[in-house]
Amino acid sequence: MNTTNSPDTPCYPLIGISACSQHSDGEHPIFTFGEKYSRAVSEGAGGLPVAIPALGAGLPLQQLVERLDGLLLTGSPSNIEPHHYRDEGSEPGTAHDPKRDATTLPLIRAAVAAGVPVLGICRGFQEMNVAMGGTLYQKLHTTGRFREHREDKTTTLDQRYTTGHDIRIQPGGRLAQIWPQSETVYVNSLHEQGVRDLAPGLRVEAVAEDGLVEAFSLIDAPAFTLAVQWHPEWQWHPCHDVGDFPFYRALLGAFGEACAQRARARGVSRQANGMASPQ
Ligand SMILES: N[C@@H](CCC(=O)NCCCC(=O)O)C(=O)O
Repeated sequence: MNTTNSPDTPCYPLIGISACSQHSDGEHPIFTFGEKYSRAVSEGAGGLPVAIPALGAGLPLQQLVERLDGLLLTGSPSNIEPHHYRDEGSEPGTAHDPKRDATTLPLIRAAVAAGVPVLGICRGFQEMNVAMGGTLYQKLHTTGRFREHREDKTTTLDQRYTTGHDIRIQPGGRLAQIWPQSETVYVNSLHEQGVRDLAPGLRVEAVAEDGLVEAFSLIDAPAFTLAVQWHPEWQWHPCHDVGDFPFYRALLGAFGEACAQRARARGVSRQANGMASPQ
């Protein structure tokens, strides 16, 4: 990213990154996301990353989405509370993050309606389905219908984020446009939950060999709206020599281009109103 300011400095799209709610030192409530997500936004999508704290109803959503050029929904070990998709309670001890749910679910609906490009990753993928009215399997491995989609926690981080399974990209969709090179692609897999019923208005973009939905888009969304169950942001993990994943780069690149388009459009309309272009 060019960090100098001159009249020729490009206008980087402002991309919000959803944060989780946690406690630092067990006492202070904090909002967090991994550095790899920030780098995926700045280096992969060419955007200016900004944190979206999990403030729930305390966030003026309409004002927020009007300022954003993109929204990246991160992964998280925590699971969406099942009442959001009309299911019974989860097993005792399941990690949840009600503050994040209260933020991301309405934020997704507001962003889609405002034409903000959205990319959902893993928990973010599941949030997009739930926000639009879909449901989840709480534990894929207990259904007897699917292969193992969880990571092997006894292996190294590199192994966990490079081991997975093939997906099949559906012809004619958004993902096939982004990645026309091959219909089958190998992706990582680190989740226990998955799509049960796809929300109305969503289109399957990729499936695993066992039939599980691995990617979807919104059919009538005014802007780029894609969600993936795997972790393309691994490409930008700062602490590891992760190698090169052209498929992951292509995904973030396409998202970044959609965000840049929105930034340009917002700049044009500001000039038309006699306002300065966004910096
Ligand atoms: N908890 C959900 C979603 C899994 C997920 O998003 N994992 C991410 C792990 C941390 C990271 O890489 O950001 C499930 O288990 O299905």
